[in-house]
Amino acid sequence: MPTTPFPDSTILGYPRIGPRRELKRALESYWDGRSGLAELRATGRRLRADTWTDLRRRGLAGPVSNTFSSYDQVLDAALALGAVPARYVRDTPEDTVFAAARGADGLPPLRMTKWFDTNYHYLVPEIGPDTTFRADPGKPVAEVREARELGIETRPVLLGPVTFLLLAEAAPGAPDGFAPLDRLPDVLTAYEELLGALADEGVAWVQLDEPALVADRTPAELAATAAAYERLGGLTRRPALFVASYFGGLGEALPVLADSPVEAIGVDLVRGDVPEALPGLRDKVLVAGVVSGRDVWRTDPVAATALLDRVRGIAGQVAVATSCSLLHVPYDLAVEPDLPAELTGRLAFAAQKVDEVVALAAGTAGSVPAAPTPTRPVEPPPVVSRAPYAVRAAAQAARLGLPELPVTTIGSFPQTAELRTTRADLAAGRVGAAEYDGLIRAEIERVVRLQERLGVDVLVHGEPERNDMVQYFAEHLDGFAVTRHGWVQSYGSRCTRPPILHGDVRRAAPITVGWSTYAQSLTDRPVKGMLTGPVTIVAWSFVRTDLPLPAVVHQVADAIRGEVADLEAAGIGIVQVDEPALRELLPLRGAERAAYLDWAVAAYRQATSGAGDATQIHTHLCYSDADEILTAIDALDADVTSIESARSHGRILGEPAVRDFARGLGPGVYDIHSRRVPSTDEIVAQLRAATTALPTGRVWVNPDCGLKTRAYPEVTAALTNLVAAARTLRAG
Ligand SMILES: CN1c2c(nc(N)[nH]c2=O)NC[C@@H]1CNc1ccc(C(=O)N[C@@H](CCC(=O)N[C@@H](CCC(=O)N[C@@H](CCC(=O)O)C(=O)O)C(=O)O)C(=O)O)cc1
Ligand SMILES: N[C@@H](CCS)C(=O)O
Ligand SMILES: [Zn+2]
Repeated sequence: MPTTPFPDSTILGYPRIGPRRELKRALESYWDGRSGLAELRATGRRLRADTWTDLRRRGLAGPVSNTFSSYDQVLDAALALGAVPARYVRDTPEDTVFAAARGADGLPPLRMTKWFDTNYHYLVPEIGPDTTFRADPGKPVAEVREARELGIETRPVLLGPVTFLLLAEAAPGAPDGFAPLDRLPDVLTAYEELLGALADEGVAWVQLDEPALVADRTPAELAATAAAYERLGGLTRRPALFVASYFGGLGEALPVLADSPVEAIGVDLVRGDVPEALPGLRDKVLVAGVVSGRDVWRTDPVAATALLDRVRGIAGQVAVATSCSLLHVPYDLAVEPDLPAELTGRLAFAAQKVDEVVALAAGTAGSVPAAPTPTRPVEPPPVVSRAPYAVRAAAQAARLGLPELPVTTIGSFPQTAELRTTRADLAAGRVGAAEYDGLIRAEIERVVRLQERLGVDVLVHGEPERNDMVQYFAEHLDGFAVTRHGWVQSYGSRCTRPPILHGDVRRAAPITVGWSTYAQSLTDRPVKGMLTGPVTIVAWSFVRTDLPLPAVVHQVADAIRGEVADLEAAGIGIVQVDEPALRELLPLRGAERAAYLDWAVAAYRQATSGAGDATQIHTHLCYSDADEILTAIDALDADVTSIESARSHGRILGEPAVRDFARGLGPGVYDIHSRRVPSTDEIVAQLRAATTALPTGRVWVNPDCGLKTRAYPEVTAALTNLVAAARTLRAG
């Protein structure tokens, strides 16, 4: 076994989209046919080189490789194992990845879902009893060599075998009872080959990421973990193994890893507890994640040093590290001159977090300014209920007079290049506010007329004024700061700039009322007001940590409650309060879930329960497996819930909790993640399934999610078919 010591300072991963989203632009240019593969590869190479040289300049002892990805690290893992379904395989690795991630030649892409409790999305590998595994070490080996050309020795990162299989889903046609983890022995053979190739390359340490071990695991899964690392550890030709866990504590998986032959174990000391002193840890390296990779706050050096001192007593060697990859934070605070100075002093982005790791390892970390004291009430009010649903439903039916199977959309219409460019011009002062407002009004009118022409029943204004469904609200609420370049990858080439919730949240003035009432003034049909819910706003922001999350979310809920009241007072009869992140924040450990759902549901109800009986409250959820939280969704007490369903092939309709759902439900019938336009017949079939599972009077007709990432031709075609399908069913 190599005896190279583990470096005393390291990170588990780094952002890869580029400090100015260079990879995003290169990808989109390649996809649009404006540039070739050579340019795309050159951009990736440049970004990797810049990252490695910057990490060296900052004095980090343990830089990593194979954390770059041209789309997603889970899909890269499937490629490295030769396990990408054959239908997607193309001539180059990149084209194979893009076919699987985005669909190609009429094929729908792999399913995409949330990476644990983050706002990053991965592609779900499909593994069946017949999947063949063939190791392809090309990418990790190439990255190791590239870094060496710069004189930098790296630790390649691979997704671990247990997490890979636990994140995978059974391939279509797999027999009942088959689970991807059944294929562990075959996958391990491929891992053995990967490790062998890296050993041949002279790599001293390999990082195997096993975040799935911080969730509740069955005895069989723990036994599989033990068997996996017994086997990989027993190889004679391999680098030293560092198994990284993150996003929580290892719990019952800790003794499994401690008893295994791996040389290093990574623990998240920000979200997890200090590990117990197990005999198996005494001769291992403990990689102590004391610098949070999940937020933008500076690390308290006193607390971090105390943690490091505690773990020094239980392990053979302790290395200082980030709690997880820095993928989830922006690149560099130094390019944010507009942030208030008193806030900047409390912040650290990826570059600054690397500096913190280095300083903690050297014992030279300085002090951190304290957060200001809260000035707003931090105690949520008691949960209030609206009138019984039957009373509300009668009042709403009388007011709205909607047909059976009402057709609506989720809110956003395509964000055209003109909108995005003009918004960038507005920010840069090249365009004035009046000109920008004129463009938004024209876009709203276009969206309203289009929906009228297509025969949509409940209209939306299209959200053209929003850069993002969370950032837009943050820009209009006190207590938030927004960044200029703080992009964080959400999936593929798509990024968001999570706002920073650093103070007491207050709504100084109405935010959306002007745009919604303008849209309503253009039409006799009802226009839905469109708000983002409090749980989603906090989930997709970097939130202050001096207050508990339930207290912070209550301040946000209070602001949204005010906006609902103002929309209602302005005559808007339907208000949608989106909570797509409700599932995402669900704790990874079952024991913590009930408490979370209690405060999350209470926050939603605080935001919406002021609405009168005749005001119809909608909510919307997407991007995740809502089946697990159907009871909580019911408890939101919204009059209508739209939910992702097309992408998961209507699976949700089979859930008993859906059939018991007493209010309006819109299972999505158009997968907006795909450029593919569903035919009328397909939508009719999905609606028949919905009206078989639920009383027809409760079913709404809508897409899976907003249309902002799509283009007008496909949206127009899909909505035409949606309306035609609803009419077919109404005609019997
Ligand atoms: C529903 N989803 C969302 C999540 N999280 C959010 N915070 N918001 C969400 O909507 N999580 C789950 C999903 C994830 N889905 C998406 C979907 C789409 C995007 C996306 O399209 N992001 C855009 C960036 C959007 C944005 O803020 N744009 C700004 C900046 C405009 C801009 O960049 N201008 C250019 C010039 C014009 C140009 O070339 O386009 C410039 O400044 O250089 C804006 O519109 O004002 C993306 O492009 O990635 C993200 C997550
Ligand atoms: N109203 C938002 C929800 C996205 S989850 C939209 O339509 O884009
Ligand atoms: Zn959505």
